Amino acid sequence: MNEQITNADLNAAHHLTVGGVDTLDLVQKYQTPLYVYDTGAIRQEIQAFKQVFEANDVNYQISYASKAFAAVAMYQVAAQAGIHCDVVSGGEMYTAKQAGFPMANLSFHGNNKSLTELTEALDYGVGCIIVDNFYELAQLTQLTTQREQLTKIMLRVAPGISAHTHEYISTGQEDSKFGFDLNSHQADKAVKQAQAAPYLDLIGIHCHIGSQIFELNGFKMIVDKLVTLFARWQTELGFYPQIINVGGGFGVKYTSEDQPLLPTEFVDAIIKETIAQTKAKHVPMLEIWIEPGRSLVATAGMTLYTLGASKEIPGIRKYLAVDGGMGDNIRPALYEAKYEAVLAKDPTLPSEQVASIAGKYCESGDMLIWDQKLPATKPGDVLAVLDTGAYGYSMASNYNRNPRPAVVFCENGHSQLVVQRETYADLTRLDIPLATPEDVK
Ligand SMILES: Cc1ncc(COP(=O)(O)O)c(C=O)c1O
Ligand SMILES: N[C@@H](CCCC[NH3+])C(=O)O
Repeated sequence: MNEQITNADLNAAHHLTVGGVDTLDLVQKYQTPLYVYDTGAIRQEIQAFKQVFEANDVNYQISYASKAFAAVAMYQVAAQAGIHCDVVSGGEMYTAKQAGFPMANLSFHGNNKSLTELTEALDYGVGCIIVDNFYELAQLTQLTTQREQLTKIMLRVAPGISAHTHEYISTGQEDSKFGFDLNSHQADKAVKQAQAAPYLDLIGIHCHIGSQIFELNGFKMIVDKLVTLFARWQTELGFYPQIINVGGGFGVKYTSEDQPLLPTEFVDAIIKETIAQTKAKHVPMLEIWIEPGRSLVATAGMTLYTLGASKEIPGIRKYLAVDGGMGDNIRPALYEAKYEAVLAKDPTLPSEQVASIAGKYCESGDMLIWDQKLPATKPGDVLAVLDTGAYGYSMASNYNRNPRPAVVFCENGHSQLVVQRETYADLTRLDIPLATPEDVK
């Protein structure tokens, strides 16, 4: 049996379950492709992070990076858990607002926030704006001064530290579009400008080195680098940041080969390093913020598909096609991300074939999984691709005019539809036919 699955995930009929709900029942009720989440698992991940902070008795904030999975119901889960969220667009901000999420607990990120988005953030009373560059700093200074609205900000810095991860999801290196460069002292200049702005309250410094990180070292290095910087700023600029925000990026287990650290191990190391470095460098102890995205939702989610066509090329490969693909999970095509799948009707069945799981999109690169061992399969069987809870739905597209799947939350044996399946009508809802139909030849 796949090592991501335990007996607790199976019911008496050996069907795969999620949050105590039979996945085959979910398919009957909501059809495929379908994103399903074990909501209890999300809550547990949040608790696990909280507990390490509590155990270390430090001031902290967990800000869920909602780009990993943003939907009204998810912001509600975050609100119920009492954590903050970060948003990276007017759309995410609006969704959080619609969810009734407390706007004071939102942080707003982005390397090119529009004036409209910044104005929306001020209108909503967003708790903190994480300023990325001089252009934004100037705009926000002007806006907050015009409105006489005191606004909390952090500055995002690029620490010049590369995370060992796929280059597309590495963000902390010097050559990055994100944040004020430290090495060329752009950050010093930004601090001075922020301090001079009458309505900006600079509460902390942010950095994020990348995503799907498996090592502690990068986090220790950013703490070290930032606290060193804070010590210099204290004396040179009289600036005492209250918050060190180390971003997210905590790696998760997608396949049996991945051996991530526990989220708690990351956080424990960050806390210990912050305590040690602040003491050593005579910096007042800082409030520690983290921004986990993937690690809160990835393994809590899976995607259910129905198997259809298959193709066997003798001596080469067997393809099994599902009714979704790169439109609902772009990660394999974009990052060569690896996933594993199980047969929902009985994940304990012995392997009888090696097959590659193809999507239905018009691209050769639309492959979800290469060469996986599977039991015997037939068209109509339900395949569960595991651990798709992060950056699956949130990066979904209507490529080939395929409607996006529904999202269902499952907990304590109950399921609830939280995002409806798109319909064909949704696909043409925004289209405007030619004004002069006779022009259509
Ligand atoms: C600024 C920032 N914070 C947090 C995250 C969340 O990262 P992850 O989903 O890897 O935890 C990201 C995405 O990489 C990010 O850009
Ligand atoms: N979308 C990426 C990570 C997000 C990077 C955001 N800064 C992924 O699926 O792995």
